[in-house]
Amino acid sequence: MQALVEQLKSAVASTRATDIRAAFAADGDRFGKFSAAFDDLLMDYSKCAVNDEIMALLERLAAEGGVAEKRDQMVSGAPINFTEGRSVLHTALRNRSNRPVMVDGRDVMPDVNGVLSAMGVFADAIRSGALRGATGKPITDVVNIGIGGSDLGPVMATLALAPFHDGPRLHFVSNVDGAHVADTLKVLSAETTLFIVASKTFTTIETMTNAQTARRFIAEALGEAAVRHHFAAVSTALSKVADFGIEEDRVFGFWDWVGGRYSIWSAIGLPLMIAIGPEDFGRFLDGAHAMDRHFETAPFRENLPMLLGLLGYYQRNVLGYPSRAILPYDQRLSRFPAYLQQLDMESNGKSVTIDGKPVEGRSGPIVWGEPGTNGQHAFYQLIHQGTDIIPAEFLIARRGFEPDLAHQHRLLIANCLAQSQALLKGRTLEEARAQLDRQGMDATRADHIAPHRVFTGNRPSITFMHDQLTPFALGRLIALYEHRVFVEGVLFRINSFDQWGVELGKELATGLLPVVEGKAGTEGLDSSTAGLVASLRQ
Ligand SMILES: O=P(O)(O)OC[C@H]1O[C@H](O)[C@H](O)[C@@H](O)[C@@H]1O
Repeated sequence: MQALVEQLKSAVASTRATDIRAAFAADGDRFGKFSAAFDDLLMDYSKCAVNDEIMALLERLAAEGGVAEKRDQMVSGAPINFTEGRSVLHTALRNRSNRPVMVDGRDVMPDVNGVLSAMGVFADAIRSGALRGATGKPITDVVNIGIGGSDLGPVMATLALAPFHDGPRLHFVSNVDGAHVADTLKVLSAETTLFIVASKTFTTIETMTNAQTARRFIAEALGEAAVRHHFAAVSTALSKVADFGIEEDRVFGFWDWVGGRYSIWSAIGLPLMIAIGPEDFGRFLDGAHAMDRHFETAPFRENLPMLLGLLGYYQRNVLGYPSRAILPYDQRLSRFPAYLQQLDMESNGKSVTIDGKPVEGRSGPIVWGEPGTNGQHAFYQLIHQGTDIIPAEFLIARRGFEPDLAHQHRLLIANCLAQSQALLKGRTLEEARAQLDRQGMDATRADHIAPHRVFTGNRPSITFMHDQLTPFALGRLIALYEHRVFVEGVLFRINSFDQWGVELGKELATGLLPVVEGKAGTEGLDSSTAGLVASLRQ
């Protein structure tokens, strides 16, 4: 593979691939060649530094890296998360075809479908008002207590699907900072609030601490006996849930072959289902399943996750770009960049290959972003004129949900297209100078100012366009990015499915708590940490 990476580097130099502007000038049909569509979802990557030679090399890279083989292993239940000895089967959670998926010789689909229908019954009971609080009042507010994968997916998707939200109000508490739970509880009435404690392991300190605070909130307002009416749980650790005192018929399980950051499709999606209803939640799963089938069957140049993964790998490891910006032109996708940050950075932020050797070259990039147009007035400056090249990924819907405000949607679209166009075109010194001349600036000052108004251009971007952000479209979009992360992980030759990098901080926090509480001394600590503790005690 390394030889191919070197070949790609020389192809970039010999074909001057990074002069994207020149490539557009030379080929009137560049968009036709370097775009692909899956139903209404269009992916335009013509504004990336690619050409036929590079695409052919990337296709070879995918083949040599064994991406298709690894994909088939993943979806068929092979334990590809070998550091934890687990299968990786988020695709089974949305396997709407119901074809059997075997783990340890057993089809997991009956369990998957069983939990899904139990979730549906519970969600419907809350939504209809049949399931009530301890004092007989219907539930008006649902609070999800979880963090990381047990929080980001439900938060992101609930915001994204606001036009479909016809269930009770949803709230999300994640941070161990008491401010989070306190501010949330302040506006809630115990009688009409249901808490969902969401934790794959049911040991995460933030979630367990917030759950205890919520438990006290109910017990103090309504008495200890009321607690069971106001709690439900989602976890793989069913015995730990029982210890917390949550009734069995309000516990929704999932399995160790579902990674936290891939768990929105499992019972972790319960808050979303309560918000939008089981039918729309089903459509959300359908969208992801459609993308799974596409990933498994579409040829390379039509395969969106393959293309996105290969382009991501190329931009990181061949062109050496350090980060990527996720820029949804959709206010309801405001948490999508944060969601992708966990998905991508927790999956591919690794330095050791599957053989236990240091990664050659680079692994996953820094992923960040905010919705447009807001970002335009904040950090886009650096994307346009900074010293790093940051590939941008734009996302826009052809239609919004506000027919009365269609003119605002058109303005949103124009801004989205203008940004990718500006990144591509840039502005030369001559153009900048001519513009200042036209404005009547005197020649000496214009010479002085013009360089500051130069944009190099040739900055890469990908634009995704879909019809509308429906549950189906959101499911499809998330699955697209999951598979892109998978493809890149295979090419980086890492295990994308563990997260040992988050452990050390947790262990140290446990050790530091007694020190912070003043029950243990600072002996043996580095002088910085000891100094910070001393400052705390002043
Ligand atoms: O769902 P839980 O077991 O509570 O885990 C919540 C989160 O915490 C961990 O530290 C991991 O880094 C995440 O991948 C996980 O999603």
